[in-house]
Amino acid sequence: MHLLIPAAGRGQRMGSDRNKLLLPLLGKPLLAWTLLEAEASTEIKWIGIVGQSFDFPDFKGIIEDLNLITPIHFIEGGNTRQESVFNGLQALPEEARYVLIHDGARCLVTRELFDRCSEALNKNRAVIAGVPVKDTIKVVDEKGYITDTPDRSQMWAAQTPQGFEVELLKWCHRQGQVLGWQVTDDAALLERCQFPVKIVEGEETNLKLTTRVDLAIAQFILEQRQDPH
Ligand SMILES: Nc1ccn([C@@H]2O[C@H](COP(=O)(O)OP(=O)(O)OP(=O)(O)O)[C@@H](O)[C@H]2O)c(=O)n1
Ligand SMILES: C[C@](O)(CO)[C@H](O)COP(=O)(O)O
Repeated sequence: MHLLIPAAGRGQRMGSDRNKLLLPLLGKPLLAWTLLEAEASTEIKWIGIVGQSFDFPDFKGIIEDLNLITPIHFIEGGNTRQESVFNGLQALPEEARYVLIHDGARCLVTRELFDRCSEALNKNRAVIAGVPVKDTIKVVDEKGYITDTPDRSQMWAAQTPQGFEVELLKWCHRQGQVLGWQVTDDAALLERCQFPVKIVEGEETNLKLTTRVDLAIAQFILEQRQDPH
């Protein structure tokens, strides 16, 4: 399985002066935690990190410190996550038939979740990790008034990994470019192209580290994992 890691963001909501994936978490950069789980998965054999070129020296230092075996390639990201993934897709080796896209910011992902999503691609052309939402979701208009309350039993929070047949995802990304779609996850492109996307059970702990609060929560989760008692 080929893995693309979007890692070209700027961490604005984190209030970071650098790529938030370089911030420390229990002594390792966020990106390191993601890479260690990808390395430990049984299915991932190739990793492409999609980043800003000015971050590549730091990324290379992280990788050297981890002594990883899985081959890792660096790909220039874009101005949006969507563009970064598009660039990553163009850089995949010819033989790549399926790909997992996983946010570097979701550094609490487990090797089991990587493998569960990989295995789901044996029976589906597109899958995403997700978890049922716990809050009641409200649709709110531009004036701040609630316009709808969707049935919570049908509401899921999309996570990554998101996995796809490579040619299908490339086609949908090109459609998105032609039609000017701006989406926040890759599954949305397939949905708009009317292709089915299967939900795979995600992990409650697989949060996307977006704000400083998320860093504190992530530290707690990792400490619990390292010393459950
Ligand atoms: N142009 C971009 C923007 C985001 N990402 C990546 O997409 C993932 C999810 O994005 P997000 O959590 O929004 O990260 P940032 O864009 O860095 O955060 P912010 O929006 O707060 O700046 C992250 O791993 C981020 O590095 C990317 O590869 N290319
Ligand atoms: C892809 C994603 O993680 C699914 O929940 C999310 O959409 C990324 O959003 P971001 O604004 O790029 O962090």
